[in-house]
Amino acid sequence: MTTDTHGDALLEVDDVIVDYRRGRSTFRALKGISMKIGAGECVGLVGESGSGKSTLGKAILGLAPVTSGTIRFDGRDITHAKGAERRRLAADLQVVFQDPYGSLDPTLTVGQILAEPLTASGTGRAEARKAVAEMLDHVRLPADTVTRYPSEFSGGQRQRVAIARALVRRPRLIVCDEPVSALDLTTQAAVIDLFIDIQRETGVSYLFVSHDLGVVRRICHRVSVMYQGECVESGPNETVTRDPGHPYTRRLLLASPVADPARQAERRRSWLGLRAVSASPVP
Ligand SMILES: Nc1ncnc2c1ncn2[C@@H]1O[C@H](COP(=O)(O)OP(=O)(O)OP(=O)(O)O)[C@@H](O)[C@H]1O
Repeated sequence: MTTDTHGDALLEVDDVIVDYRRGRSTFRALKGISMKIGAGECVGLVGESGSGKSTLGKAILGLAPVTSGTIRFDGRDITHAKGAERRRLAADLQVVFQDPYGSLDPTLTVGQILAEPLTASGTGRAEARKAVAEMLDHVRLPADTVTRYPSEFSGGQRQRVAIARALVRRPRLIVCDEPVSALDLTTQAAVIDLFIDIQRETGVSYLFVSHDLGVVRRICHRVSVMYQGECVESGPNETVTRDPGHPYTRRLLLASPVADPARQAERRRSWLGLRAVSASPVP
């Protein structure tokens, strides 16, 4: 299934299949996925554990083996980009991972962590220092953060550092792979607001991977739903997260927590009704 964007797509994924080797056999993790992300757009990718969300993110980043299909970035075929071509792409295409504890080198200061992608790509030290200060400001961290180490920060603050690191080369697309899943609910809300503000300020696009429909509802313009390596539904946020057409998406929606107890009770009633009428497996 294909999702449509208005205007030209920044990222275009066309009928992508990914097979992983498992001993002597192969496992098809993506079974022909197509999607588009426009400039300044946030597209959510939801689905239960193992549905293939991270694999699609990895395929875009060149970290998963693409058996067939095409991935285009700004019109260029990047499906099998490697080496120098992949390194050049890093200026435009970045990633924020789920684990704010494991994704930052504990032996470096935050200043060193943020400056490294710049100096490695030839930026002078003074210019890199200026860019680092600007990025810390973008992610609402104080200037003295540069001299401190990741271990001195909370999970939410570390995720802000990871976001600053992804932003420092001014990318056009960030693959956000469950970037708030490891955070408590209040911190999640603050980090999601930060993602929204950054998009408004910079026009960056996001592929926002999450198992939580409630999270993508808050931030995404459009949403694709994955189930067992396939995209079973995609469309505008409002439609997919509030009035889904596919039974699997309805299950995801009913499983995502809501703050209002009356709405939760209403959902529970409708969940029981849905279970009564859909005894067959999904989809
Ligand atoms: N390197 C690998 N080798 C073999 N199988 C893999 C590999 N990586 C992922 N898989 C399998 O591919 C399927 C999709 O995994 P993937 O991590 O993309 O799912 P996901 O939807 O992101 O799940 P989660 O939300 O738990 O991260 C799973 O069945 C997983 O076990």
